[in-house]
Amino acid sequence: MSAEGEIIHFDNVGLRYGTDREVLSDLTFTLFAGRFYFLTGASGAGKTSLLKLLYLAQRPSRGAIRMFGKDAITMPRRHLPDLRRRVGVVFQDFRLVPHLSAFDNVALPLRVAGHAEKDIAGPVRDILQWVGLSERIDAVPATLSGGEQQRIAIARAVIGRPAMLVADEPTGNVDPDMAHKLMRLFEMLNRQGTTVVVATHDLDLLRKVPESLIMRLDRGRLADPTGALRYPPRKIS
Ligand SMILES: Nc1ncnc2c1ncn2[C@@H]1O[C@H](COP(=O)(O)OP(=O)(O)OP(=O)(O)O)[C@@H](O)[C@H]1O
Repeated sequence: MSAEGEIIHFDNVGLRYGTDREVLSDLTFTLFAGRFYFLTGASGAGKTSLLKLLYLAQRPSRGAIRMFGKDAITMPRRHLPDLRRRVGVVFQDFRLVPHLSAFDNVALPLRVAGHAEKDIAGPVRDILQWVGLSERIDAVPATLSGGEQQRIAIARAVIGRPAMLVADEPTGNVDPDMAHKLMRLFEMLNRQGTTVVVATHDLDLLRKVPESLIMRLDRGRLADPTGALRYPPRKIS
């Protein structure tokens, strides 16, 4: 049984790649619906690895993961796409399709999910307007700036109205002004009810979302066993 408002629960999860040492160990925490989480930690602490577990691109080596009330480890593989569709992902390197326009990149998840073309154009135009890119609707990624590509990636991640948005260093390639704007976009989404998880090693970013909860990884372990800490008042070292 999942607790009320719970989206994901990790119970004593560990991850190793191949036969190497564990890169994530003893992770026990719960993420709740509608919250805004930052995942911090030094380079190599395991942030990307933990995000991969959250969007089910990676299976843990041990432990249990409950997602949207379902056991994500033991469930038949054919059911995984249903769970994955409920999570939008913004990758560190965007992963836009190079030969597709901004419009077609954002439309992709709807087309893959089998939506009719007549139901696609409206939402795609709306979301491109929301991220401030109406004017670049026909542009291919190579002709867009890093910040513009990042916003296309965000639009694509949220077009299917996921319950949870996961973003890996979303401000890594943009200037402070754009970083601020991207955080405002994430906050707007969060206010509409989407649970947001942003991995970053930029501690200044944390201060931009005062309501956020902080999870800090230290060499693959949560730095505080309670998992999510409120910030402020707790200072992150
Ligand atoms: N596919 C892989 N195979 C083997 N080891 C990996 C793989 N991916 C990550 N690792 C290792 O796992 C550890 C955690 O890496 P991860 O990318 O999760 O950290 P991170 O906190 O996201 O780092 P960064 O901030 O530099 O992106 C590192 O020691 C890394 O070398």
